[in-house]
Amino acid sequence: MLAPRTDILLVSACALLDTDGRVLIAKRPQGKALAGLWEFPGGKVEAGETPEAALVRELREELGIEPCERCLQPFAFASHPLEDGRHLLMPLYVCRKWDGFPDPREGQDIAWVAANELSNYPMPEADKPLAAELRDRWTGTRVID
Ligand SMILES: Nc1nc2c([nH]c(=O)n2[C@@H]2O[C@H](COP(=O)(O)OP(=O)(O)OP(=O)(O)O)[C@@H](O)[C@H]2O)c(=O)[nH]1
Repeated sequence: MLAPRTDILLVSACALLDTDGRVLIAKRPQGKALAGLWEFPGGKVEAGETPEAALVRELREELGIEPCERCLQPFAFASHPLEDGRHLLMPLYVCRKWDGFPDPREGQDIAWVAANELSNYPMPEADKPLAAELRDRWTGTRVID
């Protein structure tokens, strides 16, 4: 028997890292699913887009910054069931270089958080293993290119 069909929601997300190893997270605004939780900037990959192109577009729209695609370093991914029956597949990239100054364009709060303090910020279930990976990889690390 065939397994029931599952629709995959493909979302690209990014851990922007500053030179002190802090990560930018954004609070989901009221009125949206998972409102009030902190997440990595990003969004849905639209038809015909690569995950990287979608992320460049979302970072521009949400934060007014311009990363270059080759600065997006694949880091980890989340694979998590959503409440509406779909399944979230979310590659997380790390980005340490971009043009511009992150400025919330959609009314969202943002915070720069040390990787080992991410657990103090409530995040969607899918993000928790990613935050733990970031903590393990970046805690106490001063990033020098
Ligand atoms: N951008 C982002 N989305 C996440 C994260 N974790 C997580 O579960 N998601 C889920 O991935 C989906 C991202 O969609 P989105 O942000 O583009 O869309 P949205 O729900 O704001 O709705 P919209 O289509 O009106 O913009 C949402 O279901 C969101 O809850 C994360 O860290 N970053």
